Amino acid sequence: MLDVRNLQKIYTGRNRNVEALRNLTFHIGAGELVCMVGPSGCGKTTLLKCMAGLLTPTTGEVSLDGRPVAGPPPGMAVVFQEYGRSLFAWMNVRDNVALPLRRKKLGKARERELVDHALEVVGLSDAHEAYPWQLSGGMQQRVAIARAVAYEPKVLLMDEPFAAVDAQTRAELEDLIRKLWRELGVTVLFVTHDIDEAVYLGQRTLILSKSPTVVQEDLTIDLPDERDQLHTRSSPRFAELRAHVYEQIQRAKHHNGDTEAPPDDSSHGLVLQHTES
Ligand SMILES: Nc1ncnc2c1ncn2[C@@H]1O[C@H](COP(=O)(O)OP(=O)(O)OP(=O)(O)O)[C@@H](O)[C@H]1O
Repeated sequence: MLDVRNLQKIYTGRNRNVEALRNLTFHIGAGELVCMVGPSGCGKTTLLKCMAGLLTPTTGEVSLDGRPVAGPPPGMAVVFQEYGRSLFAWMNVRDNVALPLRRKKLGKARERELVDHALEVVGLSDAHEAYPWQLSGGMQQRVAIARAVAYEPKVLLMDEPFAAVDAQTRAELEDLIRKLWRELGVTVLFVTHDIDEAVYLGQRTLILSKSPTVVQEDLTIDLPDERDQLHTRSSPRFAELRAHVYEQIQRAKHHNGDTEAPPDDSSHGLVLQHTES
């Protein structure tokens, strides 16, 4: 489905070059929900932009269903952290959600159907005539998610989409993403700073090293498929996985593509599964 092979990105400037990504290789299968965490500034946004065809890698390749990504591929949608900047203040909710569909030239009736469905699944049917500035932060992020859903993507890339919302809204939006993933069968790569979120949401967690960045660990999240905020987060396995990811991130702060990984003493007898790439 989605393959990242030996991806390197060097930003070249007049006075200095920044090697944001060193050598990233991983695979995401169709219908998977994969989370990605790493130290601040390790290149998560750079990676997502390369995957979305918004930035050209220096070397290496991203491919979707075997085809190299050389520009924004059809069938891929991206949700960014800054919902305030991705919604147009002068357009109501319905028009904001419908905007990317204009390119598809589907006809008015089909467009209306997709927008209505997307607003319904994110719980915003009643707010379709409101303007973004009349909505809370959590509602605005729901509009951004509805816009991605209406587009009917095969792949959804999410770049810290809940970083700016409060904890309660965040928990609701996490459950919304799991619901959409299960109902729509979409493939999701979800970038987050939040260790609990990285464990709660996905089937796998990719842990990145600091910059120049490599994949430090590809961890299988072996929590039951049925998850809820109360029981899953208070389960012993959740606590074990959370502690492991936390320790790996501490380790990642000292490890990058230039250094040998420091000894890994973080599993403390835990049984962990890793995904081969
Ligand atoms: N346009 C740019 N020009 C030069 N350097 C850049 C540019 N964009 C990002 N960088 C550098 O690349 C590195 C990775 O940045 P990036 O924003 O991808 O990291 P991130 O993991 O998403 O950060 P954060 O965790 O803070 O959101 C950083 O050192 C950053 O300064």
